[in-house]
Amino acid sequence: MAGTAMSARQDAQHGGSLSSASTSEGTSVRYTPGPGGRPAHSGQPLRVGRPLVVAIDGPSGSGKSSISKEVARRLRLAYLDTGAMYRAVAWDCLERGLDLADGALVEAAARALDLELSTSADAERVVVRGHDVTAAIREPRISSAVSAVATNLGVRDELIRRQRALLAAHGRRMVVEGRDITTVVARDAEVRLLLTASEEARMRRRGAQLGGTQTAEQLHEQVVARDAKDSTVASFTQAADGVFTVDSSDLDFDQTVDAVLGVVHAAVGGRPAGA
Ligand SMILES: Nc1ncnc2c1ncn2[C@@H]1O[C@H](COP(=O)(O)OP(=O)(O)OP(=O)(O)O)[C@@H](O)[C@H]1O
Ligand SMILES: Nc1ccn([C@@H]2O[C@H](COP(=O)(O)O)[C@@H](O)[C@H]2O)c(=O)n1
Repeated sequence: MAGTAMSARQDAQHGGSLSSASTSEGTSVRYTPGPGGRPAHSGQPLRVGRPLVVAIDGPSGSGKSSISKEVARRLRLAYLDTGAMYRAVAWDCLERGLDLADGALVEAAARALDLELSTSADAERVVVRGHDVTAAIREPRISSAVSAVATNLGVRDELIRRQRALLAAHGRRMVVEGRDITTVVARDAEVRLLLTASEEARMRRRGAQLGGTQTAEQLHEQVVARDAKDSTVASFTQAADGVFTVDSSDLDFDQTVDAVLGVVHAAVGGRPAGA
């Protein structure tokens, strides 16, 4: 990835700027909005006819799903929410009354899972054994149970296999987000990015997303405690070698999309289709 090319780069047409700082901990990207807050990147297809995998990892509530969807729309790429796959396995196990501590049983459930998942950023749809579970898998009870499933290495093996098959089926033109995409699922992605935000910002955003229905303790459980459990099997708090970091704590939604698009452009050359 062309990380160094990004250093103190000013977008000539629009004015937003990205600068990068490389330390022994990786490359962090700092984004400064253009005059009047105008976005630097409206987004257009890139590398048409060639692979373009944008791999995005990050902790809970950092904005992976919402930002990835918007980036996929702008670049006209497919979109894969790998967390939805782990949530679907958790839903299936709970629905069937399986003991989540029974590793062999949970792995078998994942391998046999009849799962239909939309790969369009505009159509969220998750169907398990014919049941539409799109909304059900987002419920706090699933957020609380999902780490027990995701820390099962047999489950991970099966879901990683399915994720790679989906990438191949889309000609490797996809934004893929989760916890182990930059480090395991798509280590060879054209663009690899860690999206972070402070714990405070992430809990605040998740609280607002759930309509203020959760107590501070519940939010802590669903965001911070879940990250701690998930960290035992995936590395998403520090960027791996060659992975850019975007910290969205002080950026609003549009600025974060713009910053991520800036990283994509810098990494793959930035020539839009037909340019
Ligand atoms: N930069 C931002 N500024 C303000 N709100 C944001 C920003 N990025 C995301 N959000 C909002 O924060 C909430 C959480 O984002 P999102 O669900 O995308 O996080 P996530 O990383 O996918 O979380 P999880 O891994 O727990 O599913 C959403 O309501 C989203 O719209
Ligand atoms: N690549 C991934 C993605 C997700 N997980 C696990 O799924 C849970 C739900 O993910 P969300 O992004 O929808 O919050 C998450 O807490 C992890 O347990 C994973 O392990 N690897």
